[in-house]
Amino acid sequence: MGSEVGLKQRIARWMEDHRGLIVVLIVLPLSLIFDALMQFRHWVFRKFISAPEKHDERVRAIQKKVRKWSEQPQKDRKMMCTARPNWQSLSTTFFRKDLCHKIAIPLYDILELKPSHMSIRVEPMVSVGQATAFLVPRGYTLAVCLEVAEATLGGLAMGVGMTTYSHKVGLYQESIIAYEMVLSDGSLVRVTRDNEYSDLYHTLPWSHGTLGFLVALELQIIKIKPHIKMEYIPVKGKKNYCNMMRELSGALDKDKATPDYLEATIYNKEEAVIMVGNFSDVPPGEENKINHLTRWYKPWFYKYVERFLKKGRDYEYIPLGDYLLRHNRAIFWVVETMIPFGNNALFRFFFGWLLPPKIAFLKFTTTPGVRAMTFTKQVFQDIVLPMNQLEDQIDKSEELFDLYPVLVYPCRIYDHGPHRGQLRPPRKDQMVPGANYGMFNDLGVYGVPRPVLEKKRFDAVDAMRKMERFTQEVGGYPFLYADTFMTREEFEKMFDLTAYEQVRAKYNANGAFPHLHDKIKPEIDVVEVGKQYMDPL
Ligand SMILES: Cc1cc2nc3c(=O)[nH]c(=O)nc-3n(C[C@H](O)[C@H](O)[C@H](O)COP(=O)(O)OP(=O)(O)OC[C@H]3O[C@@H](n4cnc5c(N)ncnc54)[C@H](O)[C@@H]3O)c2cc1C
Ligand SMILES: NC(=O)C1=CN([C@@H]2O[C@H](COP(=O)(O)OP(=O)(O)OC[C@H]3O[C@@H](n4cnc5c(N)ncnc54)[C@H](OP(=O)(O)O)[C@@H]3O)[C@@H](O)[C@H]2O)C=CC1
Ligand SMILES: CC(C)=CCC[C@@H](C)[C@H]1CC[C@@]2(C)C3=C(CC[C@]12C)[C@@]1(C)CC[C@H](O)C(C)(C)[C@@H]1CC3
Repeated sequence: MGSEVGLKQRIARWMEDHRGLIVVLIVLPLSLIFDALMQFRHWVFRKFISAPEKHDERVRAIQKKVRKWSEQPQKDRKMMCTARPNWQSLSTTFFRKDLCHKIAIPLYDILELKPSHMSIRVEPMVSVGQATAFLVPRGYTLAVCLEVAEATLGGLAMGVGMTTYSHKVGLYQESIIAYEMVLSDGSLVRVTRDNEYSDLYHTLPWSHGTLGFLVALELQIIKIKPHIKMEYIPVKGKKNYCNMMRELSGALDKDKATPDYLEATIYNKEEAVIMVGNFSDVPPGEENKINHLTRWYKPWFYKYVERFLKKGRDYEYIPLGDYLLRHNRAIFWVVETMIPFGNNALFRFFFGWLLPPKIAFLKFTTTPGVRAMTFTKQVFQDIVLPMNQLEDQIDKSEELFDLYPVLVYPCRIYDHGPHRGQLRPPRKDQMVPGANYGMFNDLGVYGVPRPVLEKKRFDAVDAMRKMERFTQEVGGYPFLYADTFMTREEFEKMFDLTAYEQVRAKYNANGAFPHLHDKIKPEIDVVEVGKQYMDPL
């Protein structure tokens, strides 16, 4: 018995030490086959099933299913969720869809481009990749177009989205002109900021499908130029790079002209590279400064950017498609934890085209053991925090996780008035002077905390709960696709559920859809699993 446990541990240790090799020899080839099958499936759908003109008919079929559900006796009814399999979604939690009544939302089409309104009407399952491939050749992009091609426009609308353009327009929800929703009684409503459903308009973001089914949405688009002139600014000293981010994002002065795209990657407490991108044409004679940085043999983007810390300030022109997908090949810096030698030049040259593994494939193959291991030994968090406390965020992240790089995207958070949505109006000291928004930022923490790397004891639950406490105290919010560890009381202290509860009662969502907290909390007993994996292997 003892030797069996010893053997198991030795195998586990061996696999951990050689995980790069295992990923390259097994995971990547399988992911490639998986991707080819998905692409074929996609092609079949596009060729034979795609039919924007059938939108109304498809929505009527969904309404019929919901009506049928609502006519069942209450005691026989399970609460509803979409039938999209969990492994296809981007959340790290595995919500128990098997306990729900699943309603298929087979809506994958782009419905209408409206250049005169600078908007696009889409069905909810359209992916960011699909929308970008459609819009960019026509000279547009989504106002908030995040870098993860696999995310769906509907999933982002019911959750939360942000990107490096958000310091200009705010979260993804601010770029939504209208939601078309099927409510729990099967009725179809069009929801806008100012119509009779404005209460729904403000509570649908961050609701995670707990108020109704989304069947279409109209989104704001922006005009583009084919290239981004990207300036890389290395900055030494925490105070200096924090100040520069506040200044560049317009956090100090609402009338200051801001760059089109802005982000910072922090490599250690005292060193960061700030990236300032502007739509641009390439001036004659500067063609040699064009960088197609998503090509398979090119260095991973964050590694490439790190070089500017030594090289000094520089600029180049990046084709827009490459810019939007700059973090794709290394999934920000997540792939490094799977393939530590993945950025080696030889590896890139011969195998770079195998990257990145499909997120859906990684989720598809996540066994309960892997799930428990990743959530206790890795961190995947995006947290919206006030930018006037950027220094404290970095200190807190280092104190709890000691993990770099850390990502910073600035983002406006608008004051829509008290108790309108799940986010509270920013506090007075967080507001940009004279504006109706505060400047916040996404703090992206992805990877393996240093204690785990050094094979020391690490209490993931305790660290995350401390991070949540800090977030609540400064008036921030974690993205709810990631694991959260708050109790219902703590959750309600962080998010303002006043309007959400009213809307749930008014539109009969209680009993029809799970409560937000039940939908996003981890599906496993975090404390128990946490204890089990706290010690190094
Ligand atoms: C009509 C229809 C019905 C469908 N039905 C189903 C179904 O029932 N069930 C199901 O599971 N799936 C279904 N799908 C497939 C589902 O939509 C795909 O899984 C999803 O669309 C994958 O996106 P993609 O292949 O377009 O993305 P990708 O292959 O990632 O992207 C497509 C193209 O866009 C480019 N691109 C991607 N992202 C960006 C970016 N950010 N910037 C610039 N360029 C970018 C890529 O380089 C690529 O050329 C359906 C699809 C359609 C069209
Ligand atoms: N930079 C960014 O902005 C990033 C954001 N994210 C997050 O990823 C998620 C998006 O990923 P994606 O895989 O596309 O979405 P998901 O499938 O994860 O959906 C997100 C939530 O929206 C609900 N939802 C999806 N479609 C509908 C619909 N038609 N009607 C009602 N509810 C719906 C889902 O409910 P159900 O469980 O019932 O399907 C789920 O709770 C968001 O939560 C977003 O915050 C992730 C990465 C980056
Ligand atoms: C605001 C911004 C820039 C957001 C970017 C978020 C990405 C880095 C996140 C979104 C989904 C995400 C958490 C994911 C993962 C990595 C980080 C991702 C890609 C992975 C692939 C890590 C490995 C995990 O076992 C698992 C497969 C569950 C997840 C899936 C989602």
